[in-house]
Amino acid sequence: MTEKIVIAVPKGRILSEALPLLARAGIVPEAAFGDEDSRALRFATQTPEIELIRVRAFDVATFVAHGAAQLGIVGSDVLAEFAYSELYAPVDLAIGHCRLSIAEPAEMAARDDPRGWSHVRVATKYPHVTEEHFARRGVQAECIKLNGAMELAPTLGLAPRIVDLVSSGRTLKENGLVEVERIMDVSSRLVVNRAAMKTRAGVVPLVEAFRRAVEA
Ligand SMILES: Nc1ncnc2c1ncn2[C@@H]1O[C@H](COP(=O)(O)OP(=O)(O)OP(=O)(O)O)[C@@H](O)[C@H]1O
Ligand SMILES: O=P(O)(O)OC[C@H]1O[C@H](OP(=O)(O)OP(=O)(O)O)[C@H](O)[C@@H]1O
Repeated sequence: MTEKIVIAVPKGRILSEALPLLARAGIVPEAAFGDEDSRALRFATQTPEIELIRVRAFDVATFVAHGAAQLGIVGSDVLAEFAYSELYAPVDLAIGHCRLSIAEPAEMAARDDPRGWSHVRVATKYPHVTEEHFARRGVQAECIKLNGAMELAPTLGLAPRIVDLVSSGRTLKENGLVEVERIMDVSSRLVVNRAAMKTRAGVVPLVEAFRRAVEA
């Protein structure tokens, strides 16, 4: 029996946007896949040689980079943070649109001048992207790594600034923060394990199916 092609899909907010895209690419998973309450992690599809796994957004890149999954759907924020050389990201899936930005309390922003920064302390889930961004303009960034709820850091004195994803801006607003600088625009990408692309029949046609699904 040939080994199945495994596609890693993030649970959470991208899942609902990914389902119609998967369908347009001809990949129809069993019903439990779209059910956030299901505790299953591996799911069959109507195509016998393709199965899906549902993992955390940051772990999609890890599964695909190590060849445990051959393809995956992952935010460009995650790709920028990890920069895995084993990952090829051939298709912008045009879902999961947001931006990675620097934010700080509104009252601080009113008297702050980013041009005057020489050293900043920042709470973020993205320490590498943050350090690189600041280093490019000669600012040293001291990052406090958090995995969520970055918006709490300024009011609780953990760090005066945060680097986090922003979409509607509602989370920042409800926590008294304002966006002071955009670091990068984010969307989800199809990622492929480079070795699998060369050695596993069926991977390249899937990439083409996703490309057509985005254009449809
Ligand atoms: N507000 C948003 N709008 C649009 N896309 C977003 C938004 N927030 C996150 N994303 C995208 O979705 C991906 C997953 O984000 P999500 O918030 O679901 O992860 P998470 O809840 O932090 O994950 P986990 O619980 O696994 O740590 C991000 O990497 C990003 O590409
Ligand atoms: O600008 P907004 O539309 O408010 O979106 C921004 C929020 O979305 C993401 O978190 P998410 O809601 O995915 O929850 P998380 O804390 O689990 O990452 C991000 O980390 C922000 O907190």
